Amino acid sequence: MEAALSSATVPSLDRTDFLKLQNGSDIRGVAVSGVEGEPISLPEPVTEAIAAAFGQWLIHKKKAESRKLRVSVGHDSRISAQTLLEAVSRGLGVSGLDVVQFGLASTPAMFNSTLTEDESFLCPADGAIMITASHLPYNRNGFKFFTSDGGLGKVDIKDILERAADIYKNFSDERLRKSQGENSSIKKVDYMAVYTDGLVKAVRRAAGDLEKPLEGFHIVVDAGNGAGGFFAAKVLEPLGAITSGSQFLEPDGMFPNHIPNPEDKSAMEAITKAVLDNKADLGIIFDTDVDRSAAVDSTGREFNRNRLIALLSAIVLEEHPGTTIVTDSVTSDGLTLFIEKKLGGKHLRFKRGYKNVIDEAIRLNSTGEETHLAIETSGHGALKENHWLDDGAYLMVKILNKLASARAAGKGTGSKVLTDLVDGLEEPKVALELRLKIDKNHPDLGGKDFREYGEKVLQHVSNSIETNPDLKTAPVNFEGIRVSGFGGWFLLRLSLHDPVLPLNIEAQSEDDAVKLGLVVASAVKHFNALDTSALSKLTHSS
Ligand SMILES: O=P(O)(O)OC[C@H]1O[C@H](O)[C@H](O)[C@@H](O)[C@@H]1O
Repeated sequence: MEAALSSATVPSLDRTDFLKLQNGSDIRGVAVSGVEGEPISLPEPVTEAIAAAFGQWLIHKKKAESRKLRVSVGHDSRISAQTLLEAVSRGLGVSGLDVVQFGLASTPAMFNSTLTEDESFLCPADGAIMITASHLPYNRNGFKFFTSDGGLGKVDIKDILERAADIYKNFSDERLRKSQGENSSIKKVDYMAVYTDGLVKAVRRAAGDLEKPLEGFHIVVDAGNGAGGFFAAKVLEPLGAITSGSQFLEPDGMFPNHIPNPEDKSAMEAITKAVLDNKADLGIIFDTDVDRSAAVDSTGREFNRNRLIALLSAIVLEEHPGTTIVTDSVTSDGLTLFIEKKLGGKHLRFKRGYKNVIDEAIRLNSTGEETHLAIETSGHGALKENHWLDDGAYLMVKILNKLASARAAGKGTGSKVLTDLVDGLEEPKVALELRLKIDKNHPDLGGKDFREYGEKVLQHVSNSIETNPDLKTAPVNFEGIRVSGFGGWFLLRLSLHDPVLPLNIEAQSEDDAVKLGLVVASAVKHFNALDTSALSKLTHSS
């Protein structure tokens, strides 16, 4: 197949429009029209330019003028996937790269394709692109990029968007558009077969090379109609597990059942119900592109957020005693106690953002501090043994290994072995997150960036805490302000992407949560650009 650019009209866009598409280390935009107030920001020509820019960036990075590079491209279940896949393929062709299309795939599988050595699957790919907007609504879409060094970071994404804006300018020249991409090939392979085979082998290996180490286990999967449906038939069943009662495995980009997001309450309720209704041993749930996951035990107890981290920490610290577990900033005090006192490890509570957490773990290892797990409460988790790739499916493989080896050791079936591992984890009675919006257009911002305003709020809260004898600022903290008091704590910080100050509160009672809320409410009351209605609702609830 030959790549030729689309004949879609090229709307006039400049560099700022392109830079707006950056969302941390991802690119995100609106790909489907029809939602009021959300015009399309990722039309085909823009997508072509972004893919062409990635191609240029990759050639530069690999210093590969003499060798033809190939890029693997996959997508999740979104309704815009096919259109964007074709546009990405054309764009890569513009930069003279060969394209290997994987079809429906998971984000971690895309990274994996840059590591796999198997020419029959056209691997390793020099670079990979995943078309996804994770758990966002159906009209959005976006891109994640990988090389064998891992996912691209913020600096590289900005570089790509700047290159894309320049390339885009030339797209209005019809001649140029027609003459490009003629020498590139587009091929299709079923890479997910290689990837899932790797997961199956990992569990078999951990169980002493048993062919069906999960025989007798009943495990239900909820893929939320995202890309994770493969896990039931391609991973669990070959390992011998029964998967009846699994739900929402079929890809459907309108996500008709629930948001595929283990952080979402209704999603967790759906998988819990499936476990209980089917009397299953375990439930597993993925986000849309399978880089995040969570589980539910046979009694309906959720392994997500702090509990998922506790479970994985217990597994990893058995294998690597005393090492450091790196997490995001909103993890609980109970988790620190559990990791340090019960498990004998070290807890580094770093910043929010999976890339931040992973990069910190890699940095720690390079300084000689051993760490094997970087994990967020969002369900993003990466292991050193798995190339620091945040892979929701691999996290679940670690849990399955535990089930399989317990059974092989004659310790019976069921998920009790997992539940026992988190025994002793202290959990707060109340845990909440309020997201306080900053009105970017409010006169108090004086036309300046909302981040500057947010920093001012944080500084003010910090000053006001110093004089309060009931409160103590956390001695080590990497973002925002974390304060202990009234038997709990709060963390107020700037969102990674949005004009929002997320406020996390954990306490042993509603009353104590309200007391912590009142501390923040009183400190921010003169900041008129901050929407404190959620806070008022909390503080008036008592
Ligand atoms: O800072 P926030 O707005 O709470 O968002 C933070 C979250 O943003 C994205 O979803 C990232 O994928 C997560 O890794 C991160 O935790």
